[in-house]
Amino acid sequence: MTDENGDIAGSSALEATGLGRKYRRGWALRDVAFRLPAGCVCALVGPNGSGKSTLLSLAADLLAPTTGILRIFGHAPSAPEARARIAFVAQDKPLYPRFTVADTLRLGRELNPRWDQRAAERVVAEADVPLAARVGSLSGGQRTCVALALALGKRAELLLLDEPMSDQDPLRRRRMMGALMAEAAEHGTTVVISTHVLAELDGVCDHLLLIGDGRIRLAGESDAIQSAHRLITGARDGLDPGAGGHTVVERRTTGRQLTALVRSATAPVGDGWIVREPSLEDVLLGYLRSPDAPPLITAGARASSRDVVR
Ligand SMILES: Nc1ncnc2c1ncn2[C@@H]1O[C@H](COP(=O)(O)OP(=O)(O)OP(=O)(O)O)[C@@H](O)[C@H]1O
Repeated sequence: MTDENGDIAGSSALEATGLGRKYRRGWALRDVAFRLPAGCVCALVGPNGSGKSTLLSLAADLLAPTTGILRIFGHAPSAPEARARIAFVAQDKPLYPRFTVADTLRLGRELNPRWDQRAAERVVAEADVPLAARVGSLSGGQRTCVALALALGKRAELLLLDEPMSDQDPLRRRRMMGALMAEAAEHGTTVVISTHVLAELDGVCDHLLLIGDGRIRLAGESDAIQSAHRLITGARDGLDPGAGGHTVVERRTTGRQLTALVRSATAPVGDGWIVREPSLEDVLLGYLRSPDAPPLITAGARASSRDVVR
């Protein structure tokens, strides 16, 4: 079924138009517009204080927008149709400290009609968290695993995860990410995961959302974003990385050598450059180091303009 724009109805898990949120001290998000297709695993990246948690809290209906619209599978975040389909793991992971892990999962089962005990138990087993332990006696990383188990047990269609791996040791981080991605692939779950660990994104996230200072800077398919850039290196003197009319996202010099991240699917015009495709981490670091570089939103990540509200 398609709507008047020819979009497949319900194919966006998340869509924002003109979205803004102002706190007492100022805007945390401004003019945010993007769409995230259902079934994607999306990394939400940005410097501290850039608005990631605010965006996730808006999607989880813990905050109301100051401007604009956010839709979860076509519904307002407060609508029962949206609330039933999302699970949110917040940074502070609120859980009942007196409950055992088993009690916590039992509560999850009672509150969620689609509860998947096997998926929830798999997460706590993966993390070696004993079911009989009280939540209050667990380490921060173990509590995170219980919060993730609750989110996966809910069998939500959209998982919103706010830095879920930040307190996991490197081995457990890999195991938990693996378990999470396996669950998402098996059930077609859409995942939005905020993180500062850029090195772990390659091959894990098929979509990317980079926020800077409350605005979208990159949005779209990771492959498309990566292949739209080139990392070029050459002698510092006499070469201009923007000579071919390309947007230069970032340039750095080391001794006599110049390295630049340019937005181009082809090499810059001119001899003397070594050109290679950057990793996703190279691209993200380039944008993080250059807050004034122009934003890039791929065609697939553009919100439909009919809903724009300012
Ligand atoms: N409850 C609040 N009251 C006032 N200002 C807030 C509140 N929550 C967030 N902010 C401000 O909004 C901005 C965005 O904060 P947010 O927590 O969304 O950023 P973030 O990208 O998640 O940061 P981090 O990576 O540090 O978790 C910051 O300037 C922050 O100080």
